Amino acid sequence: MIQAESVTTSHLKEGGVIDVQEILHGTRPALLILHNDGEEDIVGVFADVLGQLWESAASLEEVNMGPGSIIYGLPHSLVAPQLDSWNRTRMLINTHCVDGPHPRNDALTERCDYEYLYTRSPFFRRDVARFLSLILGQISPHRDLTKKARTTLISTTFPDVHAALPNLDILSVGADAIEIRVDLLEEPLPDGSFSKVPSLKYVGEQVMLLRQRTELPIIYTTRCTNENGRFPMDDPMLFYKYLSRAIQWGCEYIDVELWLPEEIRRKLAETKGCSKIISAFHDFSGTFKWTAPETQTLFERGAVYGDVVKMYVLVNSMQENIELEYFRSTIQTKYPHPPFSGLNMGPTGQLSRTMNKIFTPITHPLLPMIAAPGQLSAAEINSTLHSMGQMPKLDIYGIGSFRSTSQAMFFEKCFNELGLPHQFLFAERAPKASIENILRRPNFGGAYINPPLAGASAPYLPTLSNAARAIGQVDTVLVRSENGHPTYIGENATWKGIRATLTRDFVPSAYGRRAALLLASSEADAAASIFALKSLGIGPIYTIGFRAHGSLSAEVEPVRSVEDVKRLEQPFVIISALPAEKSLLVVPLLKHYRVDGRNGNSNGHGHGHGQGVAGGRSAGKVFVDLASGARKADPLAIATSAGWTAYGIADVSAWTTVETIRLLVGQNVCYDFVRLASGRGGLF
Ligand SMILES: O=C1C[C@@](O)(C(=O)O)C[C@@H](O)[C@@H]1O
Repeated sequence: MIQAESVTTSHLKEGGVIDVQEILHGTRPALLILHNDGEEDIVGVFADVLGQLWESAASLEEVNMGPGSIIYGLPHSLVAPQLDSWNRTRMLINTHCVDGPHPRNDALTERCDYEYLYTRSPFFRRDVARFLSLILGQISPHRDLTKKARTTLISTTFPDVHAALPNLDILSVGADAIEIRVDLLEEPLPDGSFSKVPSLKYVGEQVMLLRQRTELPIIYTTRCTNENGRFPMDDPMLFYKYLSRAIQWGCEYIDVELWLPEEIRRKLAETKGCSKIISAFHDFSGTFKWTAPETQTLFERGAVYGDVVKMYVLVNSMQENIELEYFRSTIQTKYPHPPFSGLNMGPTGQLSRTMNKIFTPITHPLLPMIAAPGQLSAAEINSTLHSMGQMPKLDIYGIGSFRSTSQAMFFEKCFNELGLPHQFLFAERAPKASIENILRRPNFGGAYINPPLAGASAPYLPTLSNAARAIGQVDTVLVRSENGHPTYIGENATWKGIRATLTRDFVPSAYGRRAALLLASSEADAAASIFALKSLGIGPIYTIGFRAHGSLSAEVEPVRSVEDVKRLEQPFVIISALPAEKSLLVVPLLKHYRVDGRNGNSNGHGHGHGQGVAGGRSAGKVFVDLASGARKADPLAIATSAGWTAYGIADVSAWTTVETIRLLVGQNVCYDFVRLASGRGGLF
């Protein structure tokens, strides 16, 4: 098992550790997928994303007799009568195609663990991967976010999510999560008016739409009329109905108001699965007192079922900001968990919106309205932090052997969009000592290094993350202040970029104990890939072009001959780290291990029965080509037509850039924004 990181930076919490404890996903989840008649191809997609085989069953008895590792699909028409007497040995997921001919079967969904809503055109395979990864506990956005020193959420106020879609990537820059205000959704009625409470059908489709287009965790909020929302309060069970359905849809967070009866809050906590609860309390009376003894009791009540406790109150005087800060520090000293998000609303409370570090709600000029009085944008918060001396202006460097204007422009764009005071500088990497000299410059605030620096040769980097040490390469340098003196940390972001690419269309457990084939001219070129593959619990890694000797060499074996290739276990993933001029060497392997029965479209349906089996062997799935630069033919196109799900360097470097920006300036910039902003040529 790889303990990936152990680094503290100024953007992480004091003493915090990025311990990406990647789980060895040896076991295959046991699922039963329900589908409408004629829509069984969704079962094939689920199985493909899971890297498992699937079967269509005719009864629950048949399902019970089959091995757990096989994903079973059953049509609604067959399952409904038998479900109540079923022993529920598998996770039960109801699927519904929103643009298909069948009506939704709400009563059936209520008897299932989860409901997956999807559109056939367009179809978003990465949404299936995200949904499954979350509900199976194979990713934990909450765990990742609790490691960040500051987190924000963008609260969307659209009556219809469609209106958000064109600007979503820009709206989301700097946000760590996105809130859907379910109470503000306006479902049009046939008479031209809007329903007071949007139907579950409408809400489900809106959540689906949002998740298809964002990688940010979703916070699902049903704000009540008393707390500046529109959800009526006469029937608390209405909240239960809508919030429990959000759990079934795999929303990462549900916002549960503290006034709701304890019974409802408890039931939600008991059934929340991998979703997290934000316990919410708002007071608009203008008389709330942070110093009152009941205030601590409110926190304690919220903490019983909340993974985050949020207390937002309307204030009129500056004094209340000071009292809130005192409350914040005492309550988090007494109870470090769960994290406390505390704000004063209204213009006077804006200071507290910059002081709060947990899920600060932000707005954006492109949103139709602010969600609450006094809300600020990410840029406004950052500029205020800068003007209060909380965010010094830093020089962030790109250190490389070639000057990339597109990269410099991209960083500048992010800094502008986020209102960060920093500037981006490019430094040519020439003589030996030059990196150390750059580190010693007065406003040095961190750097990425491309091509990376061999870890062992950098004595001026006293701390290396576990990943940088194991990989033997530093591609990012972070600065931390220790007793008033700067100290430097060597990091590696590339492996994260590779891992994020691999898990875009497949869940982590799909890689567990499967074989991989890795081509490179040297071990150094392949090291980040080996680390990423091992973090996913991959089985043997076969190498072509090099032999592994370093700390990552366990279960890494060279392929020596064509005979070896024939004998090899079918690789689930092939990664080529060969340079552009050699990258076509992978083509015969892609063809040899071609994926029978797939149409090669990673977003497509049409997978046949038993898909995933090629001549009794499990089929290869993923190809990643890390080469950049011109070449005679495109291995990605060849791989795709041979049935592989293929990714190129543009994908990997966009994910790596996401990670680099997180590490360097502590801000979240989504993959889609990076791709959008970097244009067709890419950044690297
Ligand atoms: O709870 C909150 C906080 C908020 O009310 C604010 O003050 O920014 C905005 C709401 O959308 C969100 O649900």
